[in-house]
Amino acid sequence: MITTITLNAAIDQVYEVDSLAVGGTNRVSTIIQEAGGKGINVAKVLKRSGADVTVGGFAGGINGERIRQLLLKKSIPSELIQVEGESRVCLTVLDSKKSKVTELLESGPQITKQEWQSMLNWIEDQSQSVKWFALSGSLPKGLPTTAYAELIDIINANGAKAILDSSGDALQNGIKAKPYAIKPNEFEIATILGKATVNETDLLDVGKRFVDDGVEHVCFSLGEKGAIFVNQEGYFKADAPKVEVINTVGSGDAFVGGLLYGLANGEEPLIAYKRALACGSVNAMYSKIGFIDSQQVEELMAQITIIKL
Ligand SMILES: Nc1ncnc2c1ncn2[C@@H]1O[C@H](COP(=O)(O)OP(=O)(O)OP(=O)(O)O)[C@@H](O)[C@H]1O
Ligand SMILES: O=P(O)(O)OC[C@@]1(O)O[C@H](CO)[C@@H](O)[C@@H]1O
Repeated sequence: MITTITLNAAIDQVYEVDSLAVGGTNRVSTIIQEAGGKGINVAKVLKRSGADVTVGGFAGGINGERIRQLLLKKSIPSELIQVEGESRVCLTVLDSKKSKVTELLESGPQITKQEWQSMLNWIEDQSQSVKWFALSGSLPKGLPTTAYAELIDIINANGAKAILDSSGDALQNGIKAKPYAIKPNEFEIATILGKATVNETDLLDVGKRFVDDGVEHVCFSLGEKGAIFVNQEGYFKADAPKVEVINTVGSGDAFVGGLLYGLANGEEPLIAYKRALACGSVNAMYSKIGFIDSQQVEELMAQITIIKL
């Protein structure tokens, strides 16, 4: 059993337009509406991989109700804590002609101290029986930047394992609590290091530092360039498989879903890493966010070579 946490759940709306005219009138040719936010996307990928997964986090208002309905439609059990505020809508606009993706992300509800306490109590309860957690996405207003660190402390104390995928101070503070794995992208790691960009040496150095500090798997996702992995055995690198890209939004979440599926099912780390890459790349082949086809994942896994650096 795996639980994914989305503190800032969303209705993910994808609009496909022929050619996006900023400042003009745009007719939408295709609409996709799904439950989203990073942890929910991880759950969708896990569900499609055949895992037993539950969704946790916060949801409120009419949008919160819709998120619950959309999860129900996918037969994904949710235990989202009801909050006073309104959950957000995140809009992705796909420009078919230019193959460009534009994202408009609302900031989400304000979480009260009481609501946060309910989450801490719920995690304490869950991590008595669930052994694997994904903690993903931005923090809604009202939560301290130590929010993920607090959750990881509870999960670790109960002998469970957490994979953290966030950004900024929430990620930096979360890492200090020693999650089992992390998945920053280049931009997220550059922000932590206070640099505009990062090169391979930066990634290897900071990855080694995180592993020495107690993170078991440091997974840097590098978009179409693939990924770099650092663990106690050393440094590993793999190119992403070449695919026909439609929408890369959610590829990071699919990567986390693949990684979590592999590790939770006892796969060797290098196999789980291949699964993570393949899930990320399959997600990029579809308009839907957080979508994979298991057979395509297996096919892409067979094409991936991981080299030890
Ligand atoms: N253009 C692409 N072609 C092939 N594979 C891709 C492409 N973009 C992403 N991927 C796959 O998805 C994985 C994760 O992508 P990426 O590093 O962009 O995640 P991310 O920045 O966290 O994404 P998001 O925040 O939108 O979910 C990559 O490691 C790769 O395997
Ligand atoms: O604001 P966050 O939580 O960082 O990101 C939210 C989001 O862009 O991430 C997912 C794609 O990774 C989408 O489902 C969602 O809209």
